[in-house]
This record gives sequence, C-alpha cells and structure tokens, in this order.
Amino acid sequence: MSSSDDEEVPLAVPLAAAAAAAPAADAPDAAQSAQKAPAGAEAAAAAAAATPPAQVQPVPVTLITGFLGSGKTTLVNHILTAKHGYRCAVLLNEIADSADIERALVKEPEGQDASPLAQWTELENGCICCSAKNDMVKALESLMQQRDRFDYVLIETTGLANPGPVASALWTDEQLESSICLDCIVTVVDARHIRRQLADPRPDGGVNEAQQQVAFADVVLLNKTDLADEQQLREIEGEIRGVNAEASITRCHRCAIDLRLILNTGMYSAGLRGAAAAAAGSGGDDVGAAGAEGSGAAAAGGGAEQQQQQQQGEDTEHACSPQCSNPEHHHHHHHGSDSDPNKVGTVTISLPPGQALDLARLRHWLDTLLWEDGTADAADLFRIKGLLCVAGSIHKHVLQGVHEIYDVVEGPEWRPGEARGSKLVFIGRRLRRDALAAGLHACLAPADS
Ligand SMILES: Nc1nc2c(ncn2[C@@H]2O[C@H](COP(=O)(O)OP(=O)(O)OP(=O)(O)O)[C@@H](O)[C@H]2O)c(=O)[nH]1
Repeated sequence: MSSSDDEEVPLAVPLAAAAAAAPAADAPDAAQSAQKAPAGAEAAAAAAAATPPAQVQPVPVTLITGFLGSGKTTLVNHILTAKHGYRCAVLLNEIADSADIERALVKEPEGQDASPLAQWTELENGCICCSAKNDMVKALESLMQQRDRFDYVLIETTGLANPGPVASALWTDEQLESSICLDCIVTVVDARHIRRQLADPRPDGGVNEAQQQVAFADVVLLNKTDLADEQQLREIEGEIRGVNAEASITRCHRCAIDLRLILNTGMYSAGLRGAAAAAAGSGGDDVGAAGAEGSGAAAAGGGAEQQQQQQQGEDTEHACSPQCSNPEHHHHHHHGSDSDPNKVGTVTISLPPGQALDLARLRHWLDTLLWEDGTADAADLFRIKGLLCVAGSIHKHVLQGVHEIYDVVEGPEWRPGEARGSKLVFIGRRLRRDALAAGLHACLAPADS
C-alpha cells in the first residue's frame, strides 16, 4: 500500500509555496505565546524551502466532535480561514459507527484504493483537507508521511460517533503515538437542541451520543447562542456541567471563538495549558485537569489558583438527570450518582497538600480500576484527568485518561509556596465515589517517603 504515492494523493500545489505566500503577519499570538507552538507559517516555509524540518515535536491534534448540525463544519471553516499561523490538515471522519475503525484496520478489501486519503483539497490559506471515509487511523498514518506539509491536525468526527475510540486510537496506534499528540477534545453543542439530545433515551438504556460527546470534552462550545435566551443558556450550561463538571464551556455564535481555546492547548502534555488558558482568559488552571466547575464561560474570571485551593480536601460529585435544569445543582451538591447510577456524571477527589501519591501504586491501581476490578466498568469510565503531587518529585504530574488508556506525564516544578495537593476527576456513569476515594487513598506514599 503506497499511501504516499503522489498519484493517489494529489496535491495541486506544493504547500510550502502556499505557506510562503502567506504573509508572516499571519503568525498570531497563539503561536507566539504557546511554549510548544509549532513553527509559524514563515519559519515553516523557510524550513520547507531548505530542508525538511527535523522531526522533533509531535504534531498536535484537536479532535472536534458534536451532534449532527451542531456546527462542527462551521468551526473547521473558522479555523481554516482564521489567522493563527498553523498549517492545518483536516481529517473528516465520516464513519457512522466508530467501531468501524477497528474493523477497517483488520480487513481492508483487496483491490480497493489503498490510500484512505480520498481527496486532498488545497485551501486558500495553505491548509490541506482530506476525507477519510473508512479508516481514520490509516488516514492519519499516511497523512503523517507528509508531515512537513502541515503543523497541526484537526479531526472532525461524524455527528453520531462516540469520540472515545478515535481519541484513544491516537494513543494506542504504534506508528502514530510518537508522531502526533492529542491536544484537545472539543465538543460543539447546538443551543437549540442539546437539551433534547442529552435527554433522548437509547433503546438499550445506554449513554446516548450527545452525553458521550459532552463527557469526553475538554472544551464545550455552546454554539448557536442566537437561538436561545440567557435563561436557556444558563440551564444548558448547568446540564453540561452535570455531565462533565471539568470541561470549560464557551458560548459562541457560528463558532467564532478565540482559537487559543482549542489549538495547541497542551492539555495532555502538562504545564502548557497555563500559558494558553491565561492568554485566552478562559479561567483555566495549570492543567486542563484542574479547572473545576468554575472554568466555564459563565463562571470565568475567578482565579483558578484560588479556586483550586478552595477545593483542596473537598470531594465533589456531579450527576444530574438531563432534565435537571437548576445550575445550582451542579456546583456544590452531592447530587447522587450513587442513587442514580446510570446518569453520566463527574466525581472529583482531592487530596490535601502533604499527601503525596506513590506513582507506582497509582499506576497499579489505575490498571486494575480500568481493566479488572469493576470499581468502575472501563466502558463506563469515559475520562480521567488529574493533577498529581507525586512523592519524591518536585514536579507536578498530569494524568489524562480516555477510556481505558491513560498516561501520567511530568509537568513543571511546583512553584515556591504553592499548595501541593492532588486532584483527580472521573467522568462516567455508575461511578462509585467511595470506592474511588478508597482506592486513591491506598495509593498514598508512606508518610516517611
Ligand atoms: N443560527 C445559527 N446557525 C448556525 C450557527 N452555527 C452554525 N449554524 C448553522 O447550522 C447548520 C449546521 O452547521 P454545520 O457547521 O454544518 O454543522 P455540523 O455539525 O458540521 O453538521 P453535520 O456535518 O451534519 O454533523 C448550518 O446551516 C450552519 O450555517 C449559529 O451560531 N447560529
């Protein structure tokens, strides 16, 4: 399979030329302020003109999900026309059932065009676009063979897809894992329809797609604000927090957002989020894991640091029914995932400063939690995020989990005087807070370490 075959992957014009044509002034704040920003258009064009850029940094990937008609394409178009300095490759994942991803990997029909990159279209600002109808992972792999042509990847999933398998595939595919890095999962919701979509029961009693998409989100874009009034928007925000208390929520019209919210956030790589979030004024914390219920647009402006301190040692739980419209319910109350175990909700467990975690024990516990012990069925645990104080380390650690895959990475050093607490967030259904808390406490390092 020659997926890099130029005949199968036609590129009308070398993208380096397109990038060179883009004015250097296009390089925006986002590229300049983010510590791990890929080269801006100017530098990339210069590099491409001389030698291929050294393959040092993995290419960040933003995953865009959302219900049918919520505004995903509108967002992609905004990204492709806005000035942010990235050359984006866009992958449209048009699979109705994302389980097909795995199947497509296994059996690829003989004689069929081996390249999943069905079409490449050059866009005005030098971006490229391809359509992967059958096999997202394979499409990404062949995309990566042309990695000198772009420095950012957007994946737009179909409106009916559970984004979980796509997100975790980015971590598990051997070829991909070193060349790309998941940066952010964005879920676009339609202000007019999201409440009905969240409440829509599935015949099998399972979690519907809208709930899954909200549960997986790092960032929720509450789009089509022109179609709802203030009261309705507040109610929607409350419901979204009821499912996912950790995602930031940004209201928008036609997805016209500050792209620093969703591009190169560094949320999965520890320590970079602070700069990006602060720059965007989103009220985020040092890591995506740590900005709790106040990080949404409605509550933005509060000092995340202060907020986190207030939460030290305090366990919270969020799980409202989709019908629950009282935003107050989603902030402070222990609102019953135990009593209503089938609703998707968020369980947050904090450890006060002075209680450092033993990393080996934590990993062992997460392994058993996700794969064995039934504390939370892995299929019901959508996301795990955490800011960790690890025994014997002067560095913060960041935990990110999507489905049964998780990763702990070392972040920046704790600042002098900073409260070295830990906070873990579990998003899923049938979560048993007591069992999770007990399991986590068993991972504490012995007091003398
Ligand atoms: N009123 C209103 N319409 C919007 C807004 N944003 C997008 N739309 C419209 O909503 C429709 C759907 O937007 P798309 O961007 O195509 O949504 P999508 O999520 O890509 O849709 P699918 O590909 O069907 O999943 C289009 O007609 C848009 O013009 C908004 O903020 N307000």
